[in-house]
Amino acid sequence: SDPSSIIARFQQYLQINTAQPNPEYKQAAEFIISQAKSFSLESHTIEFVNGKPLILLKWLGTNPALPSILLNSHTDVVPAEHQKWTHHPFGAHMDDNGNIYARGSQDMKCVGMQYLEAIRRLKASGFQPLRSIHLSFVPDEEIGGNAGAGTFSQSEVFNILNVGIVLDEGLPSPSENYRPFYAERSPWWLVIRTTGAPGHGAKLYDNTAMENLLKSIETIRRFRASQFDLVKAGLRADGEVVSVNMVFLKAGTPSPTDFVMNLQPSEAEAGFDIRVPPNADPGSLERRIAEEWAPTSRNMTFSFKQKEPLHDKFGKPFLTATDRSNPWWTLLEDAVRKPGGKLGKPEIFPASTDACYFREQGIAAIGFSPIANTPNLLHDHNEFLNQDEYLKGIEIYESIIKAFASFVDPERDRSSTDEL
Ligand SMILES: CSCC[C@H](NC=O)C(=O)O
Ligand SMILES: [Zn+2]
Ligand SMILES: [Zn+2]
Repeated sequence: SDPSSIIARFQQYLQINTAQPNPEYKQAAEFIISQAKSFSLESHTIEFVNGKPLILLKWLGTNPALPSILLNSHTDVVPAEHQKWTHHPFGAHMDDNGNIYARGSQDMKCVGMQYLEAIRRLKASGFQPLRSIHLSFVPDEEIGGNAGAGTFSQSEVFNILNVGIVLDEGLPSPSENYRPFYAERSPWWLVIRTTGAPGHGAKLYDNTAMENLLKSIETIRRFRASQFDLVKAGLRADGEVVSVNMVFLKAGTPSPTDFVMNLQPSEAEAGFDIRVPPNADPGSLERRIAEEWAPTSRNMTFSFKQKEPLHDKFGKPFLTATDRSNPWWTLLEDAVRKPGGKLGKPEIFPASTDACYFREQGIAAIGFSPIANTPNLLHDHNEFLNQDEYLKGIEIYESIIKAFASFVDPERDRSSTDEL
């Protein structure tokens, strides 16, 4: 397949508007299935939730009893403010530099299509995988993944696949080094509320709801600054500190036009997106919230809209090893290097992805998007990917898939391969 038809297929996928909250999942599913058919990959569609298809593709290995490989990607994208883009976010326009502009060009339709293109080429070259290779195209990652990877990872369908290693999305790198991820921070979405004494807007008195809330906001901001300072000083990476960002504020007494100006309200609340690294002590953060951010002494209460655990029930954090103990990691390092790729140090993903669901099942999962020399524009305006970077990524996946699918684990697979 020549580069221009490879790029045309990428553009076709990008042009399907799978933006939340109303993704064109049916069109995306039809497109993926037709791609799979064009090079004879078996496909299944599963709807754990009606109207939200998960597409599962399979390339059978010569020894399907060995743990298999799962290449995961999500089909949905976040919304885009069309007017604020230089090119239409679902036009997939390529400019004179070869940059392709589209929502999903980095997050993560690129990866899904690169998997397919790599497999198309490996098949054409006559390569035979020893291990079976599965591809999952999952819905709803951008809204938490419950209807997609969440349910899938706990299903019998998944269990039967006997997955040994999952690849999922990473982040673009502005340098020449690709960025691999071995864990991610847990989202804690906190709402704090307070009540206070109402009164005349002209009166100075203690214990108003606004004062109570503002004191918390000041405390939270100091904590935010302390964490951010560690990053700014180069002492910690983005994923290694607790981030806190205020995402809404709700207070005031409504009037028909806007707000009553001379009345101090009796209630106020604020919301915070908090991300907690896997090595943090959740108990100490919980105490900080209860004692300093929402103390009962200021009439405050708090609740979580989302609170992902940091560990399993044995206290083990959800991490994928990146040393000799994990042969997939070593294979990835070598396979990226082979076609000339460079791999940076493994990092903790600052936000969250579907990879957490697979790690929760105790399965090794590596977040990796082969996007170097590119600004990180995930969820931003004018998201783009250069065509050469995209094509290079296909070579990288060819090398990784080849290495993973051929891997014989001397510790685990001896007896099972001897039987062949
Ligand atoms: C807690 S579900 C939200 C998942 C979302 N993932 C990508 O941006 C995120 O905010 O990290
Ligand atoms: Zn994503
Ligand atoms: Zn995203």
